[in-house]
Formats: sequence, structure tokens, C-alpha cells
Amino acid sequence: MTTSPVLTVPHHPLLLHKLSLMRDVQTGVKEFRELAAEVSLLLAYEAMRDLETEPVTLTTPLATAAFPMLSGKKLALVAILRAGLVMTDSIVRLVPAAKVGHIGMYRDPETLSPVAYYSKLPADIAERRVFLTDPMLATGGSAVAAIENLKAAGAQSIKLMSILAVPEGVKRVHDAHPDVEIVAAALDDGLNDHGYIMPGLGDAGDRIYGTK
Ligand SMILES: O=P(O)(O)OC[C@H]1O[C@H](OP(=O)(O)OP(=O)(O)O)[C@H](O)[C@@H]1O
Ligand SMILES: O=c1cc[nH]c(=O)[nH]1
Ligand SMILES: [Mg+2]
Repeated sequence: MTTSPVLTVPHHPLLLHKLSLMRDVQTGVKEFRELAAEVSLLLAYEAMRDLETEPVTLTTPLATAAFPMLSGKKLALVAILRAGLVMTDSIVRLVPAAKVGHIGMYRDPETLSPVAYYSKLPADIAERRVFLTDPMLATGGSAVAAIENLKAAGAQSIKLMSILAVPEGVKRVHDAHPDVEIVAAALDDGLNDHGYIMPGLGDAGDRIYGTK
């Protein structure tokens, strides 16, 4: 059976409002970082909608009955550095038993190709559902390289969580990895001549960490 690649854009008012504040050039580092963390939680709510549960018998103060608890594969959150870090740092509060991996990668400003400089992943990543985080899915080069890294390490179930995506980035990821579902807060128009998402929010890493 073949299935179509999945892109999910939740269109939730809270998510869109916070994303609009992130886009505003007047928003400073502290507020941008806080908003990125909040948007990440809302994205995780959507991305983790299909986590498995099983009934577990519990006793409330009034009755004993079966209630849903998470079951199935354990989770791994993997950040593409730097900008993905703010997302995993936030989401891990929702799923504190998740293991956290890091893939260091920056995009060469001339070629727009990803340059990998670090990788540390959970040893049992093959047995975990992986949520890969990077706020910006632009050309898609970084995400495709990170997914290749994850699959080479054995990962079998991967979802990509991005705050902003553009159609060319989504297509590049899905052409290379049709099994990877993408969850994004918004799908913007496209890329400018420097590979930046338009209208976008600028350089996510620089806005999170106050660098230039
Ligand atoms: O889809 P792509 O065209 O590959 O671009 C997206 C990448 O660019 C940004 O990282 P950046 O290179 O700025 O690194 P940083 O997070 O360290 O700032 C962003 O966080 C993605 O990783
Ligand atoms: O718009 C963009 C594109 C790539 N990386 C960013 O941080 N922003
Ligand atoms: Mg950057």
C-alpha cells in the first residue's frame, strides 16, 4: 500500500496569533524565544495527536475504572541546532520521559547547502517515535540531511515539526522521504534570492539567541 505524504497545518487561532507576533520585526529576543516555546507546545499537541494509548485501571476518589494512558513506542525529540533547540526544550516538558537528540547543522549562506557539524542521538532510536524539530523548513536541505542521519541511525518513525514551511521545502522533504509527516504552524509563499522564507520571520536562530 502506498500513502500520500502528509503535511498538517493546524490553522488554530492561538497558534496563528503567536506566530504573527513572532513575525513582527519589533518583537525582541526574550519575547521571540518565549513565543517560539509556546508555539512549539501547540504544534506538539497536533503532532502527537496519534500517540497510542491503552486503558489502565485506576481508582479515583469515587470509583475504579479504566482510563487512557500513553502506550506504544517511546518517544525521542531531536533538535536541529541551533534553532530547533528552543522547540525540544519546550516540548520535553510535555513528554518528560522522551530522550533528546541533537543534530548540529548550519546552512552555508552561499550555496544554501547544509553543513553538518555534530550528531548525538539516543542509542535506541530505532525503537522510538522521533519528532524532529526545526522552526524553519526553507529549501529543505537541512531537514533532508537530518532525516538521512536519523534513518542511518535506525529511526523508523519520524515526524518533522516546523514553525514555518514553504512549498519547495515540503516538496523536497516529501520527494526524498515520503514517509515523514510534516506538521507546520503555517505555509508561507516561498523563498527570496537568499533562501529566506517570505514573508517569514527572518533568521530564527539569530532571533532566538540574539546573534547576527
Ligand atoms: O531548509 P533550509 O534551506 O536548509 O534552511 C533551514 C535551516 O536554516 C536555519 O538554520 P541556520 O543555518 O540558520 O543555522 P542556525 O540554527 O545555527 O542559525 C534553520 O533553523 C534551518 O535549520
Ligand atoms: O527564512 C529562513 C530560512 C532559513 N533559516 C531561517 O532561519 N530563516
Ligand atoms: Mg540561523
